[in-house]
Amino acid sequence: MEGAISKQGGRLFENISSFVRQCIFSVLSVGPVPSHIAFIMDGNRRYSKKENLLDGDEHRAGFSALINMLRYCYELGVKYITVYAFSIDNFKRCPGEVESLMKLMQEKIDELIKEESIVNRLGIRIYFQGNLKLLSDPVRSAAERAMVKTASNSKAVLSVCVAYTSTHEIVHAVQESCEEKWDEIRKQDANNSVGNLIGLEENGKDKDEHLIGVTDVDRHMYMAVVPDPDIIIRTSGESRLSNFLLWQSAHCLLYSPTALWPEIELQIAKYQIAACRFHWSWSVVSDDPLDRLQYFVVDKE
Ligand SMILES: CC(C)=CCC/C(C)=C/CC/C(C)=C/COP(=O)(O)OP(=O)(O)O
Repeated sequence: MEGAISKQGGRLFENISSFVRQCIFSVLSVGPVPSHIAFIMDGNRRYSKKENLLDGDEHRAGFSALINMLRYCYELGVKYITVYAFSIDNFKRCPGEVESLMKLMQEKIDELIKEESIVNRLGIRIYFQGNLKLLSDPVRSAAERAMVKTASNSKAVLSVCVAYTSTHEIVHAVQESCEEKWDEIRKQDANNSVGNLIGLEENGKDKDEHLIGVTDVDRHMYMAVVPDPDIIIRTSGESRLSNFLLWQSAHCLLYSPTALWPEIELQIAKYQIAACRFHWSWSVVSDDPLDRLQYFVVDKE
């Protein structure tokens, strides 16, 4: 008898807590859906230690979390998803780890571009961004194959940053911008001595028009194919950017949940995204409280 009562009590408690969770989730889920979320998938090795995984399995678990997050973001209507999969600094890790991570990447890229893969079923286009020349031939070819094979998918975009660091991306974009400007100058002033800026001034032209500006650099960023992120999520409680999207993160929200990246199963993905969306919504909707209220009411309908 006592057992039956405590069982019933337990069930009642479960129902109430599930109802409260649902309410919290509904409150968190109002407001606009971000167009672009970027992820620093941090904490794979810590997870592996915690769960006593075999060497190499830490990033395999990380890849499963990526698929969960991808699926949920797609369901929610987030059009652009970007992940920091391997930085240029990561090449300094022990050779065994770099080799096993590269092998995993090659294997998973090939899996991703199969006809029946989640990427093709959902119509997701994949870009690999970074200094791809630093990758081994098989990994680079797999990345290029993936970009070609998914080029006609148009429902969402997954950008995978590999052999990537933001400072390298910025230097690369500035160099490309300079080269483009020099080409323009050479074309415009074919009769003058090539690239002689003093000569151009003597011809009465505005010197400033030959300087490179923000929009020039912007256009030459690897990430120029997608809009800037609204939110960067770095798991494992770290709140540093670690050379990721420095140029593109000028106005974005950095969110640092304590969960380790491989712990992101579907349910956790749902709650983490809802929580950071809530923070973000309040920062993008007007400062006027009445405007905000109106926005959320309209959005809910
Ligand atoms: C095809 C494809 C997109 C594959 C992605 C595979 C994947 C999940 C890569 C992440 C690698 C990485 C350096 C994670 C950071 O955790 P960490 O190793 O720094 O862990 P720690 O912070 O606990 O040390």
